[in-house]
Amino acid sequence: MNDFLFRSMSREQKAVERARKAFLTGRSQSLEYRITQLKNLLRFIRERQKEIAEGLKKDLRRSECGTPLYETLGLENEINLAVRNLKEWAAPRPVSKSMMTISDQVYIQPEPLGVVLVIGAWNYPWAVTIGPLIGAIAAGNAAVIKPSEELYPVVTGGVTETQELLKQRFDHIFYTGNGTVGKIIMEAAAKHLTPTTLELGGKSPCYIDSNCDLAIACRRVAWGKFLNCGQTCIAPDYILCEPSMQDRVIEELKKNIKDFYTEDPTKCLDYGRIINQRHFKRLMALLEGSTIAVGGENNESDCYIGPTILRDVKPDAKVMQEEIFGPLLPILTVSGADEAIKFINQREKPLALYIFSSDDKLIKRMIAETSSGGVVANDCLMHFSVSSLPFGGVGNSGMGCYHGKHGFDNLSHLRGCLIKKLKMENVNKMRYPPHTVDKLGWARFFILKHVDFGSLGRMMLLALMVIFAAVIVQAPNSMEFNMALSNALCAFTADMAYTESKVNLNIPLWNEEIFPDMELEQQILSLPIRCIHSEEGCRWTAQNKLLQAHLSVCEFNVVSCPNRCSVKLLRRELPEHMQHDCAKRKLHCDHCGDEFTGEAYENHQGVCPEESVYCENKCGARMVRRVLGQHSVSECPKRKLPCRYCKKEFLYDTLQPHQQQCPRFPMQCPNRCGTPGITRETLMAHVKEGCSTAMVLCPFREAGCKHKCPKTAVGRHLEEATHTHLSLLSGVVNRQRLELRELRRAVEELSGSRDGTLLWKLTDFSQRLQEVKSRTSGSLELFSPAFYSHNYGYRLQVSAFPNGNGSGEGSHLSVYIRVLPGEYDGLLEWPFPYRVSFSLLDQSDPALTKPQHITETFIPDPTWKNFQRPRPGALGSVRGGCLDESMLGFGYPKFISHEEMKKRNYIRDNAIFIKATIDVVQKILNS
Ligand SMILES: NC(=O)c1ccc[n+]([C@@H]2O[C@H](COP(=O)([O-])OP(=O)(O)OC[C@H]3O[C@@H](n4cnc5c(N)ncnc54)[C@H](O)[C@@H]3O)[C@@H](O)[C@H]2O)c1
Ligand SMILES: CC(C)=CCC/C(C)=C/CC/C(C)=C/C=O
Repeated sequence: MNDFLFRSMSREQKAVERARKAFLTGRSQSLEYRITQLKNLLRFIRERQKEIAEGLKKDLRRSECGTPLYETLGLENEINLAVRNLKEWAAPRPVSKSMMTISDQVYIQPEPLGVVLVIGAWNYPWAVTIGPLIGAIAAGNAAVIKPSEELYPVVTGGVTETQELLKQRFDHIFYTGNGTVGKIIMEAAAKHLTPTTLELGGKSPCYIDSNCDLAIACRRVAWGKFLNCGQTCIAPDYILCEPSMQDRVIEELKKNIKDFYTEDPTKCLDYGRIINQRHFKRLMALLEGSTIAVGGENNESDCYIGPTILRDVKPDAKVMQEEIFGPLLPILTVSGADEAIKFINQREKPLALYIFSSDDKLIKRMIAETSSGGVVANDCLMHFSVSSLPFGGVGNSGMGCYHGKHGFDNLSHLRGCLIKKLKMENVNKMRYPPHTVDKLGWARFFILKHVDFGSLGRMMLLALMVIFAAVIVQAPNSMEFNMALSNALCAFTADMAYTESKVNLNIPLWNEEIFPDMELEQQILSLPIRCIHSEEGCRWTAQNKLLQAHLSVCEFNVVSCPNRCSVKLLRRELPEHMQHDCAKRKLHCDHCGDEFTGEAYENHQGVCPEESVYCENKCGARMVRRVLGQHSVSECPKRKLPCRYCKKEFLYDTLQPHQQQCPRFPMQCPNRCGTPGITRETLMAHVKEGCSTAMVLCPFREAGCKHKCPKTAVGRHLEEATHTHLSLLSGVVNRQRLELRELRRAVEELSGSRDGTLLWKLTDFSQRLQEVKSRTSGSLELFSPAFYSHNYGYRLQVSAFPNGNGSGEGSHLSVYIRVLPGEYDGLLEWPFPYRVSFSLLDQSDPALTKPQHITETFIPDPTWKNFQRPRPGALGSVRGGCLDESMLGFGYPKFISHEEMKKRNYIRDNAIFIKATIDVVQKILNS
């Protein structure tokens, strides 16, 4: 590939191209290489255990033990299994031969496919991504991995990137996720005829039979359903049971939910959360139309849905239309196992089927009469953890499988191999024209008779010899033919050498009887033959009867490892195997010198206390693993330590520089005031405000005290200067009173009218009247706001006595006007010269009746003291209550009687309106 072409490729194309290039170098084919890669993967998983668990805690609120228990321990087991058995899995697999192929090599050779694409899902992201990867590596493939974007959005990208990836050519696609995307994957795979494994989901039924221990059954169902908050591909989706059992099933499930997740699962570390709000909403919508028997609590902002059981659910309910994939458990009632089987078979084939029953016959019947990816009786989920079982779906729940050798086989091409010699034409003649009945007879024998090497006994050998003797008689007596037949016979004899099973006497022959012929037997046993392993390179030739003895030493014969490690191999490979590979071999660790079996040694590797290793903190130090722990905690310059002041973690060699700036570092006040607990970050504030030696101003500084002293001396100053402070404060009070008066005046000025008219509303009239009437003495004078006769004119004020005064006291409303000191008095003519009118307004509705206001007008008496120019400051004395004659108003003590006021609407809504008008045109000439 030229460099330019590579650079112009998309990220996805590059990844696939790199993997393919690596695959084509052939290095992934060597078993040693595969084992090293698997061991590296194992080390990675072990080393990153903590981060893996932390990630899932964030995403699914998985408890810390949940991830190792349900994901990574299984992966470790899968890797160990592959490492232990790889040689056997990858070896040629001899298959049964027919008489036609008796002297050929017939076997299956697993071979790598090429580049495998693994697409994972988010619910068990490690199990469903690394699990298939283990199979891919073991089978000698290169692989491109695409984990779910729910977990690693930045690193891997989402749908667009996956689809770009899918455009590339792969040799196998291993997809885990929902069926809708599964179809997209298959469509993309079809373009390149890429074989595809689809690990999908579905609604996995759970039948609880009336004949079973309900307490145990419900405990296992509750575990399998609510684990990972129900987001498990093989979680029981719904329960089928008889109507009479439903209440007990609910009670038992409820009990177990409480035992597992406490009364309040929101606080329980072992209870997870829904992956996101989209799925939260989807699940809440599924509840529609169903009856909640237990749970149902939820909180959208926390993606929380409590363990929930639904009762009497109907087959057409919303919750029964799709895979639930959440903590909702519907119960549907059926009349018994027959109806349950019918119910299951009417629906798509599920990924798992769970049957709880004590009746083995019923279990076997249900298995026989239904179909599902996997089936478990009397438990949930546990088939996933059995590496010898294939894990995968069927029909709508997927295709293909993995785990253990099944993953290896799924990601290998199982190549059929037949290796013949360009010899034995006399035997082969039967298939060449011209065809005859005789030849057909022989063909029938050779083709239809399969040789079961494992169960052939001496009797069979003898019988076959008889047949072959007949062939020899009929066939041309050539040396080649004799040799071929002899060798064919040797195959049987050799096989007998390691046959352990019982002799199978069911030998199919023509109708003729078999008579032992000792002489013929001797002849056959004396035939010269080659070793049955001549093809593989054994040069031995001798009489047939010596074959057994030879095979017991033949370098090419297949033997079982004497250590009983279960591996079978050529005798000549035995020393190498026993020295380097055998799981049960004895060997010594180079570092500690201890003796191990091969299997135990693999586990010992990487943990041997005497092995010399580099410090994991990358400080560069090297030491025996035994002292590594001590070094990491107390010597390593790159170890992490918390700062004793701010508690944040630092590398040991950056801790000191940090402490020179740490905001929580303890400091002393530069004034040496001795205050404890001052830190670098609080020092400035302390010196400015908190320090007892700092100079401060007297708290009465606002009142005018100028005293300044150390903070500690303030108390004494306050005691000594009480008089000074009091007189300063009384000055403040006086100043403020004057200011207040000024302000009030200014407000009145601004709010009063300046056109010679005052319209004054007196509210709460009846209360005010009542109040004065109930008094034994005194009267109540109310004052209007000040107003002006005209712009820059006389400043005036009206007052009213609701209960009258003077001659009107107790019977009348009295009204007066008063001239107040004004701003423009110096410019005006004196005495006050204008005609004044008072009106009490009739508040009747003018649309119904003509208002009859009460009006009185007078011309000011020029001799009246208050009509002379007022003295400045006169107002105060009036309001204060000491009558100053110059401030006496002029008006009507009997303006209107209380009786008269009731006759019309003078009082309305408990208020009266008094109007005063100054007739500036009608000026009274001062004579
Ligand atoms: N059989 C199993 O082993 C197994 C395991 C886990 C989950 N599941 C099933 O998976 C489902 C839940 O997972 P999910 O599908 O929500 O997971 P998901 O959303 O993580 O999708 C799965 C994968 O498909 C990819 N993808 C999504 N849309 C795509 C598109 N349009 N084109 C190409 N790729 C696309 C995603 O990037 C992801 O890697 C359930 O049905 C569950 O039963 C099955
Ligand atoms: C190891 C134990 C006790 C059980 C494993 C069962 C389990 C959690 C299976 C889930 C497997 C899985 C990847 C499901 C996919 O959704």
